[in-house]
Amino acid sequence: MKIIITGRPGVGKSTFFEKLISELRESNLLVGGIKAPEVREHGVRIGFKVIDLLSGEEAWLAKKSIPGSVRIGSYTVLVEEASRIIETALRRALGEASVIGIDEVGPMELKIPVFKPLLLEILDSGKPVILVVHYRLTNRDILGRLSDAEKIVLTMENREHVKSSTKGLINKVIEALASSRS
Ligand SMILES: Nc1nc2c(ncn2[C@@H]2O[C@H](COP(=O)(O)OP(=O)(O)OP(=O)(O)O)[C@@H](O)[C@H]2O)c(=O)[nH]1
Repeated sequence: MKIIITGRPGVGKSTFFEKLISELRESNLLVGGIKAPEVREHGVRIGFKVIDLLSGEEAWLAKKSIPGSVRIGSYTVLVEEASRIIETALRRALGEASVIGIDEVGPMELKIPVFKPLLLEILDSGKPVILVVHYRLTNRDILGRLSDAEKIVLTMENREHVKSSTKGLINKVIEALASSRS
């Protein structure tokens, strides 16, 4: 059972991801993985953190206007610091979680060497997965494993409706878990 959420920048993917994760937890499911929220200072985005969904531990994923060789747009990706959290979080999720969430499968995360192999392992694990996927993702290894996924393309027009009808998605995850345990 794979659910992918995609759509244009700023359309509401992370907000929807957060809603699904909290509803899964309300159904007493253990959700592991990572999310990478933006960090703003005085209203201006200065970077992104990466957070372990199980432990809450966090690290900088990328920061604006700092020196560094690994860059995405105006952001420097802090590979060393982010790798530690990402590896720990995804390995723990593989070992302990019922459901694995990743927000997002995007260019910054893909600059982290450990990210892609762990993502592929997760996609092959058979565990229910909820992914926010960058709308320009072209990586064939990853896309090849998403052909059977339930794909939700958020738009400004449908996002309110999609977010109000999460019950069906939650039930599908619960059914997938039940059948994988029987
Ligand atoms: N009115 C309204 N605003 C929303 C909704 N979902 C998200 N927003 C707002 O839209 C802005 C962007 O939301 P995000 O969830 O960060 O959007 P995103 O697609 O993850 O953005 P990127 O990760 O930058 O691509 C935030 O200010 C949200 O509060 C919604 O359903 N309705």
